[in-house]
Amino acid sequence: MLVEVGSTIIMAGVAGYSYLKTNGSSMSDSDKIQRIFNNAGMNVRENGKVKTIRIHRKTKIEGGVEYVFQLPLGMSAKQIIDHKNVLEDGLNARHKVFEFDPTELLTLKWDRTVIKQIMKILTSKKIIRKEIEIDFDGMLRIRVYDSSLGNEIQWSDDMLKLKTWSVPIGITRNGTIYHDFDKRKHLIVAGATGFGKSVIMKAIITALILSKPSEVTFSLVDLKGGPAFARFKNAKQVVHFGVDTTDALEILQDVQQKMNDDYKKIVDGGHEDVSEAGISKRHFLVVDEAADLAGDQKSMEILTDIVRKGRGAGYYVIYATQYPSAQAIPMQIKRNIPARLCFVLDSAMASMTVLDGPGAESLPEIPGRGIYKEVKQTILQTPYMSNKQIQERIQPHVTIRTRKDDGDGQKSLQTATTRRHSIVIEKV
Ligand SMILES: Nc1ncnc2c1ncn2[C@@H]1O[C@H](COP(=O)(O)OP(=O)(O)OP(=O)(O)O)[C@@H](O)[C@H]1O
Repeated sequence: MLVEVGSTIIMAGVAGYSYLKTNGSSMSDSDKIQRIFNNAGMNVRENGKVKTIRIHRKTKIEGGVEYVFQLPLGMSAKQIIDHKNVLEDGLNARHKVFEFDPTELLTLKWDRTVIKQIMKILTSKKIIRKEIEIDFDGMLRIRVYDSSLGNEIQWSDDMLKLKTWSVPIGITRNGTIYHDFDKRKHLIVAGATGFGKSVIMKAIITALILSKPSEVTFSLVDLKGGPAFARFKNAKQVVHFGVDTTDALEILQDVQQKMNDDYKKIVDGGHEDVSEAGISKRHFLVVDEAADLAGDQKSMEILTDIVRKGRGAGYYVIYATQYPSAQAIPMQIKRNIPARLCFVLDSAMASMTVLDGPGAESLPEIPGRGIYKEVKQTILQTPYMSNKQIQERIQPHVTIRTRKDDGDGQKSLQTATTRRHSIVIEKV
C-alpha cells in the first residue's frame, strides 16, 4: 500500500515538474524572438510593408538552441545587440523553468512528512533564467540557453597557462577566456560594488605569481584602504604596497622612473619593445579604486605616461574602479587600455564609459558575471578563488622582511606602507 502511495506521489511530483517546466506560453522561442522584435519596434519599412528578421536556421547546441536570422536591408545588427536585454526579458516573460532534479524524489523518507518533503523539493528550487548570446557575421545568430552560465565557477590550477603572461579571467560555455598581458597589455576592471573586481584581481595576481614567479613584480595600490591586497604584501614579488594617495604618488614616481630607464635601454638597444629585446621580466602596477586618484593631477599624469610607454617597456597596468565616469577613466587612459573587464553597472551611460557601448547595465546581478572586451565582447563568469586558496598558493612566495629606514631621509619603511626595492628588468 505504502509503495502504491509512494509511486503515485512520485508520478504526481514528476507531473508537477513537467508542469513547472512547461508552464507559460507555448509559443516557440523563434516565434517569440520575432514577435519581441516587432513589439520593440526593431523593424524597417519597405514599400509600405513592415519587415523584421526572418528565421533562416535553427540548430540544437549544447545547453540550448542557436537561431540564425536574416536581417532585412536597412536594419542594423548593432541596434539588436544593444537591445539584448529586451530579448532576454521577453524570452523569460511568463516562462519559468525551475531547477529541479526528479531523482531528488528518491531521497524521500517514507513517513508522515512525505507530502511536506515533496512540497519542499518542488517549491525551494531556484527559477532558472534563460540566457542569450548574440553575434552578427552577416547573419544574426541568437543562442538561447536553457539555463544560466552558473553562479559560481571554482578556480582550478588546471586553468593556468604556466610560464606565460596569459591569465584565465573567465569561463564561457565555450571554454576559458584568457587575458594575455603580453598581447593585450593593460586591463581596466570596472563594476558596481560587490560584483567581483577584487576577487578577479586577486586571482590575476596569484595566477601571475604561479605562472612566472621569478619574472613578475608588482606595485599594489589599494585606495580602499588595503584589505584586498593585504595578503600579497609580503610576497617577494611585491616591491611596492600602498594604501593612500600619498603612497600612490610615491609609487607612481618610482615606477615611472624605472620604466623610463628600461624604456631607454630597450630603444638604445635598437629594439621596439620588451619582448623583442629578449627581456623576460614584467612589472604590474595594480590600482584598485583608481577613481580616488582622478583628482590628483600629478598622479594621473604619471599614470597616463605609464600606460602609454609601459606597453613597450613591460610595465602593465590593471586599473580598477567602481565609479566609471569620464573623470575616473580619462580618455588618455581609455585610449591606451583597449581591454576591459566589466561587471554589472547601474546605467547604460556607465557601461558606455567602460565598454564604449551598452550591455553592462543588463548583466544579471550575479557576482562574477562580466563582459570582457578586447576586440569582441564576451560574457563570462570569472573564476572564484577563495582567500584560503590564494593563501595556500602564495605562501611559498612570502618572505617576512624587517622594514628598515631606506636612508634617503624619506618616510621610514617601519611605518610607511610602501616597500622600497628596485625594480630590475634583466635580459634572459
Ligand atoms: N567570480 C565569483 N564567483 C562567485 N562569487 C563571487 C565572485 N566574485 C565575487 N564573488 C562574491 O562577491 C563578493 C564581493 O566580491 P568583490 O569583493 O570582488 O567585489 P568588488 O567588486 O571588489 O566590491 P567593492 O568595489 O565593494 O570592493 C565576494 O566576497 C564573493 O562572495
